[in-house]
Amino acid sequence: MNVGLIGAGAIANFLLKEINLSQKDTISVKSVYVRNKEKYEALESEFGVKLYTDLHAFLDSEIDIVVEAANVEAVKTLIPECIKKKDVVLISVGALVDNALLLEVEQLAEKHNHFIHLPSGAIGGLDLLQNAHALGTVTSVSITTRKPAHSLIDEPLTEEKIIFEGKAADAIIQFPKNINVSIVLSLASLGIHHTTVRMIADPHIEKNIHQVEMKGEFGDATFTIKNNPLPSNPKTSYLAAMSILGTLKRLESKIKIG
Ligand SMILES: NC(=O)C1=CN([C@@H]2O[C@H](COP(=O)(O)OP(=O)(O)OC[C@H]3O[C@@H](n4cnc5c(N)ncnc54)[C@H](OP(=O)(O)O)[C@@H]3O)[C@@H](O)[C@H]2O)C=CC1
Ligand SMILES: O=C([O-])CC(=O)C(=O)O
Repeated sequence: MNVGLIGAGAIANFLLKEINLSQKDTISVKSVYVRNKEKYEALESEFGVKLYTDLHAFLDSEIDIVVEAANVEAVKTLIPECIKKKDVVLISVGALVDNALLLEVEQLAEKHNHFIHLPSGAIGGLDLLQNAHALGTVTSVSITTRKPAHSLIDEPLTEEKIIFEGKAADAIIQFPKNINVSIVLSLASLGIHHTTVRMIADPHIEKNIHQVEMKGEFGDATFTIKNNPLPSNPKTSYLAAMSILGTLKRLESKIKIG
């Protein structure tokens, strides 16, 4: 499977290193779409990829699937065009809080017979949640996210501070780089207006901690993860980057789990 990456930051570099330098399997990153070719030109020799600034040339290059590892704005502006030509994997899932965009990409995927894959990112439990919601009987979903204070706000803190309490629909607008996980949770079950989010800036921690609580006819479940951050971008959890690799590997596997 030949991959085309959008973005060349922390997650993209993890994927380039793990796929092109370490993996011994059939996945390979061939093309990278960037805004500024000069800034990223070293990637071509380091990882054997070709950089593109023209989206159509990127989509027509030797790739089978597009992986977005950029930001919510890039999803809005680039993915409708990508889905006409390729399957896509999105990590800036927060962009899909915009219902018009969600409908547009869903309809384009249908029309052009492509798939949109949303990795579970920095959380887990989405298999359980989707099964529990198969009859539409999940009644509440909430996520409490606790991150190092400097990842969330500029103000210096000596004690933890609740910086957001409300619904996923509003959380992602205020924190587009920090709470994409709430949107994948919403899409898996109750939607953006019924998924509750609490965000805490904590000056005493180094990990990105997410606690998800789900209730319904199935019973109730709690999922907690204490994520190690990606050193090159501590706002982003290591697992979020790994979850893209996991998604690509599962696409290739003949045995589908979950
Ligand atoms: N679902 C989840 O659980 C998680 C999702 N995320 C999402 O992943 C995104 C990427 O994370 P990370 O790699 O750590 O972020 P970085 O800030 O390290 O990298 C972002 C990269 O995207 C590039 N970029 C931005 N806009 C565009 C564009 N329009 N076209 C091409 N490239 C673009 C930037 O390039 P430039 O130098 O030009 O700015 C940069 O190379 C985050 O913004 C967040 O939305 C993150 C963590 C968890
Ligand atoms: O990486 C994380 O822990 C979560 C995150 O930033 C996001 O969901 O946007």
